[in-house]
Amino acid sequence: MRDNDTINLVLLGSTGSIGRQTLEVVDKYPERFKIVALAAKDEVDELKRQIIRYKPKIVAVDDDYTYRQLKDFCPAGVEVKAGIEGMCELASLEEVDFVLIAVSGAVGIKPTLAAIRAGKRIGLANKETLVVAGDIVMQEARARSVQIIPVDSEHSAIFQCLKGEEKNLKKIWLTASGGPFREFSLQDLARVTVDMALKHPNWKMGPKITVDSATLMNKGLEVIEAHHLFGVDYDRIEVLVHPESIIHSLVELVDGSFIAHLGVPDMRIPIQYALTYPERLVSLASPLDFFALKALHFAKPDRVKFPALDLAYQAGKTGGSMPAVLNGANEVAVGAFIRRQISFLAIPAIVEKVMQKHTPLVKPTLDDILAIDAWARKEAEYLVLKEAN
Ligand SMILES: NC(=O)C1=CN([C@@H]2O[C@H](COP(=O)(O)OP(=O)(O)OC[C@H]3O[C@@H](n4cnc5c(N)ncnc54)[C@H](OP(=O)(O)O)[C@@H]3O)[C@@H](O)[C@H]2O)C=CC1
Ligand SMILES: CC(=O)[C@@H](O)[C@H](O)COP(=O)(O)O
Ligand SMILES: [Mn+2]
Repeated sequence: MRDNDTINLVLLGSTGSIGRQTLEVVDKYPERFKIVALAAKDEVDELKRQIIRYKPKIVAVDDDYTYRQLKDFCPAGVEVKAGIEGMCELASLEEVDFVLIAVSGAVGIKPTLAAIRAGKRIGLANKETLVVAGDIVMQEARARSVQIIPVDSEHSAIFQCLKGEEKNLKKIWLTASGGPFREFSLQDLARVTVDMALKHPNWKMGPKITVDSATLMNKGLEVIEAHHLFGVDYDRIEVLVHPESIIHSLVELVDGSFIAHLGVPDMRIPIQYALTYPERLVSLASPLDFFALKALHFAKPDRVKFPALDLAYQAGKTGGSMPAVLNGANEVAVGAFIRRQISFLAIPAIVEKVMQKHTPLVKPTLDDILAIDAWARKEAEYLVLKEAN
């Protein structure tokens, strides 16, 4: 933080769901935050609006075509960069205090590592980074005493519940809405459409995570994310279906006490908490009205209808390079489902087949992981083609 208490912020994934909500928080507290850099993939129009409004000194986009469009648009004094290397440059700028990683997918790995290596404080929404490269990322963060503050709602909740109780932890209870198909039969699941899967009961999020919530892969990815963030073994992480998404997660302590974090389902709360931690400020979210809440419900996840959850546990417990395979295959399969190339049930089926073909490396390097990620994507693309024909 600077002398005048303004946080110089880099926002990677500024045009997405988390990115836009982060900018709402910035708008509420304009004296606290200065946007130094923004990055997105190719949503040029929204990025242009953001450049006009927040006047970053540097922006990054994914490909050369989008790069050229922005180069023509940006006033002198705004630098434009391209690709993952561009995002890494942004994440390590000297004057930056805080990097919020809100891109979707494993593309977040290198910028997160760049921010760690540059000693920046990090707000991490991007769960795929920890799923794929959690051992390496957490080890580097520990070695450099870099704080990674979780933004994902459940992990923000656990982070808060665990404060001062780390040594008393028995179990993490990760809550799951169960998604839009919680009560569907297997026959119903075989017929779900993309539009149905993109309607989450409680949260408005980007397409990839919304489909992951519907398959329960999101919860599986979050189990692996929790393992890395809090250093807890998989047999001490339990998934609890809670359809209202009011309890964002719980910790069970050795004496039988449970500490839960509750609130309305509004990502602006955990985003703001990460940005201002350890301070708490008034947020944009509406208050939780207990009198209007009729009841809170709980159930066991259905592991037969939603096999993605166990695939993730299996990948996490196997460790090494297996979570990278789970994630790479899932990113491809979800993309293909959204493009209407494969069915909903084909998503976990493809992930499982790619995992079965992989002999995991026990202690992969980053280069190993990136190569295996590429391999898993190729295998999944092949299965998508087979399924589509
Ligand atoms: N949305 C939510 O409520 C929550 C999200 N998360 C996690 O946060 C992350 C972001 O999710 P969400 O905001 O929903 O996703 P969105 O799809 O809404 O947004 C993704 C953002 O990442 C950018 N992006 C994607 N690929 C690249 C790339 N190759 N280079 C640069 N930028 C890229 C997109 O740019 P463009 O717009 O140009 O495509 C966009 O700005 C995910 O990992 C998700 O799991 C976690 C908890 C809750
Ligand atoms: C808001 C958030 O953190 C999402 O990850 C959310 O948890 C998705 O809901 P599910 O519980 O349905 O996966
Ligand atoms: Mn979550």
